[in-house]
Amino acid sequence: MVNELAPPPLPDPAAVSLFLDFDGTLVDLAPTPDAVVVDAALGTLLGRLATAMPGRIAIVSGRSIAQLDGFLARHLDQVAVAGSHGAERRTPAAGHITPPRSEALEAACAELRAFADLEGLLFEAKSLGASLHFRQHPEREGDAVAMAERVAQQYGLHANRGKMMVEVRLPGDKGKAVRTLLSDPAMQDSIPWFFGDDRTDEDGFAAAQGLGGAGVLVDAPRETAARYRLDGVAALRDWLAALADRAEAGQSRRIRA
Ligand SMILES: O=P(O)(O)OC[C@H]1O[C@H](O[C@H]2O[C@H](CO)[C@@H](O)[C@H](O)[C@H]2O)[C@H](O)[C@@H](O)[C@@H]1O
Repeated sequence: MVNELAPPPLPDPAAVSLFLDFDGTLVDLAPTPDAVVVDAALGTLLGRLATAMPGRIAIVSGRSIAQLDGFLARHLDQVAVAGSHGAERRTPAAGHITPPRSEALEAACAELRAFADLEGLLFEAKSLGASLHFRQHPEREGDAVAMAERVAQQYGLHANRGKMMVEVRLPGDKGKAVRTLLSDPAMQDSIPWFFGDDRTDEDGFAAAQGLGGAGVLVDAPRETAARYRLDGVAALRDWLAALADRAEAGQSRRIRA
């Protein structure tokens, strides 16, 4: 039995920063990582938010920044990005800050790729890690997780599970990503709100709430640290559009005054 959570009220858009997970939060999940669809409406929505809340919109994802660029391209021009669970980040002010790929990471990814080829699993290469996806072979979950945990331990890396996948990567978590991005001049006096669907988003919820903000689960009810809940991607996009309306109205009032 899990507690039902209320939908989030609309905060004052001039006071908050938004930290948005990507897969399962801004876009619906797809059968494979490359099959995700970014529609024009999402680009328009991100553009409206970035203009009306300048410097205070961030995407915080397990994807690499290179992958997010591939999906969102110019829509990220004025958006801060923490990729690879915060191991890399990019802001309009500071540029792209990323550690190099280590020999250990190369070796770990090579082992995971060989395992995926042998077992018929989908291998996803990322800038600072790799994922084994078992959405098409749920019966292989145990083997994939055991392999990822062994490889992570052998090479001093981090393993975590996601939705129908397990990944091995450099350390980092979305809570640290929120705290780091919040030190950016555009965000430093704002209240963080974090939106996500997956278990790695729990660190983001906890960080945002620890800093006086809110966590919003974008998924069916489950055990979570989040204070609020929205049903899924469509409900979040409606909520963000309402916040953009309010932010734009506030900007117009300030211009007229
Ligand atoms: O932190 P996120 O932005 O939510 O990224 C988490 C992982 O998302 C991707 O995998 C998930 O989405 C795929 C496409 O919808 C889906 O096929 C897969 O089953 C999901 O686990 C991505 O491929 C991973 O690299 C991210 O870590």
